[in-house]
Amino acid sequence: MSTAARTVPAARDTSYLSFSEVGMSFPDGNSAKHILSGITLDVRHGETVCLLGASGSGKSTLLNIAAGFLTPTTGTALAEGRAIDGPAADRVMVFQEDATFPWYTVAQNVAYGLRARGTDRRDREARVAEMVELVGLGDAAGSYPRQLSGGMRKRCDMARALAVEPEAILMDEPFAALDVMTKERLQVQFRRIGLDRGLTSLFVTHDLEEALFVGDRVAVLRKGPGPLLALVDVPFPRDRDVSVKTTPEFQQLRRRLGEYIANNHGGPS
Ligand SMILES: Nc1ncnc2c1ncn2[C@@H]1O[C@H](COP(=O)(O)OP(=O)(O)OP(=O)(O)O)[C@@H](O)[C@H]1O
Repeated sequence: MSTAARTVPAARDTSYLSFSEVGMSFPDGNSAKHILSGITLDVRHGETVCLLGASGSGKSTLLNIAAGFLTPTTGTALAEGRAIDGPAADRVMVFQEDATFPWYTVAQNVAYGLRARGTDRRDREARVAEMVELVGLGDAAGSYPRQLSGGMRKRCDMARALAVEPEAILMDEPFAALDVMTKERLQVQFRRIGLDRGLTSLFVTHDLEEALFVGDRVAVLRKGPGPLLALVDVPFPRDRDVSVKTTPEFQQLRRRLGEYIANNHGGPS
């Protein structure tokens, strides 16, 4: 590992998010479509939990419950020990689709949330400068989104989300539309920023390698309502290097996750 000399604290033992027996059904004509049922999962302060599962297994639904955009039909969803009853500034979402405003520069986009909450100009400018540097967009602060690559726009989204100093970042397949190399660079950057800032994250992805690289744990959702198929501890160092992806342990775990999803039955969770 090239960065092995760094000391990275373990995720704390306390939970930021707690889902307990969460179920979610949507109205479907005269009946109901049951998507989630009996989901129990804690996301500890400072850790990244990835959500994997077949298409339609309810990954985005669970993320939307964490964000406060949806209320579970059954069970409880808590953030910092309190029932989630709507969106809150300490939980921000990053989507797959571009969320940059085309008429604002990178710096103005990053400043958006700070302006909305009335942060004064000096603090705002300092925070924006720090965030654009953090995501490696220092040279592009004055550029408009149309002048940026897809990967740069995604970094702008991340900087905007992080600028308001949330406790948690909720990622909905954020890198899915990017090419392989860009995606890998952003995974590395996301992981580094998360560790450096002690960020808590729930991260939805379809990509098994991405889940194992960015996650401290991986929760696999069942297709058809029911408890998690599996909850896997990722056994690699917290401060990991992309070279971990080529190790036999990584590939073996990747295969195991793939089998859980393909067969829709998991291991011990
Ligand atoms: N607001 C809603 N009203 C009705 N049905 C919904 C609503 N939101 C989600 N669903 C349904 O719930 C199911 C799960 O959707 P969800 O997007 O959570 O799954 P997912 O695992 O994230 O899927 P994918 O991997 O394809 O993005 C889908 O069948 C979807 O149509």
